Amino acid sequence: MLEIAGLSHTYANGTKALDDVNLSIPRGMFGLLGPNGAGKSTLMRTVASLQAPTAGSIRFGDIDVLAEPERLRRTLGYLPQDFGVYPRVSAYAMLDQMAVLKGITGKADRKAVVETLLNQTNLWAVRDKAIAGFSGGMRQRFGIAQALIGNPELIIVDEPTAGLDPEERNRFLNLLAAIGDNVVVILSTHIVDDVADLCPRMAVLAGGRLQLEGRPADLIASTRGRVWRKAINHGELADFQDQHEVISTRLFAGNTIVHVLSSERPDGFDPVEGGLEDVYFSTLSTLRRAA
Ligand SMILES: Nc1ncnc2c1ncn2[C@@H]1O[C@H](COP(=O)(O)OP(=O)(O)OP(=O)(O)O)[C@@H](O)[C@H]1O
Repeated sequence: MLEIAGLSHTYANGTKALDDVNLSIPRGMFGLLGPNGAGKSTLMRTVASLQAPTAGSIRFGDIDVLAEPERLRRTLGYLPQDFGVYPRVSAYAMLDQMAVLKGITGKADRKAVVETLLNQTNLWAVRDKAIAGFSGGMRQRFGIAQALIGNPELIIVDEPTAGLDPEERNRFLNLLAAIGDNVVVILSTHIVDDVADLCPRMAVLAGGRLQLEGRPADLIASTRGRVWRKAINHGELADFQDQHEVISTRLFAGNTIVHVLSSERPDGFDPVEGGLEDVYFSTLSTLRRAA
């Protein structure tokens, strides 16, 4: 169990990226959803002990993460949003090197770990190729391979599917799903479908604050009977936004489909079986109106 209590962080330039975040994350896949600038990466880096918060505490099992970062790092697998530099060395050599850094010093042990991970992430065929030449999807799978070295009990993946094509995204999500229920996996993302597809528990972070937390199915149930849709001309949108609580708009076959939140059926609207997108966008829209 990961326990985050009263976590706040203000950067040197005065940006308050986290504002009193309290969160308990059990074993299994946990989705942390939020728009750009919500504070997700700040939270992930702080939990990964890569930066210190202004206030608050983090515990993972019996580890006090802020006081004992080395203990945490021994059991952490982290896939950052961006590695920055991709080396010209082969995937095999790089994983081997990283396994040494994780303390797997026996040659035979390391060979077994590296080969298993390359197979598991479907990179065996390209193991001798330089990572610098990998596609986005291959890089992310390599990212998971390195995060899994040493059987971590806490795995953090920060916006892993951004920029992947649908086939690679699917492959990647299947890889995450196979990690298992015995470890805590935090998937930070702004892609609602990633959470809907994978996570039995989730939270929404926006403006540095936790806005919502629970099981996707329960959160979806809470909007039941309150989401309505209508196809309109794009020119009518401003009027609709004045008259209704519009939670999302999307284009379909050239029409604009609006979803609105209302306890009663508005004139000319059809009911929608709400989904996680409606939950997420209604949370963000409520916040925007309050701002
Ligand atoms: N090193 C920094 N110095 C100052 N402000 C920062 C720094 N890093 C992040 N921020 C600011 O803190 C806020 C939260 O950023 P963060 O990267 O944690 O959000 P995010 O949810 O991960 O967003 P994104 O999806 O865009 O990565 C933003 O306003 C961002 O501009």
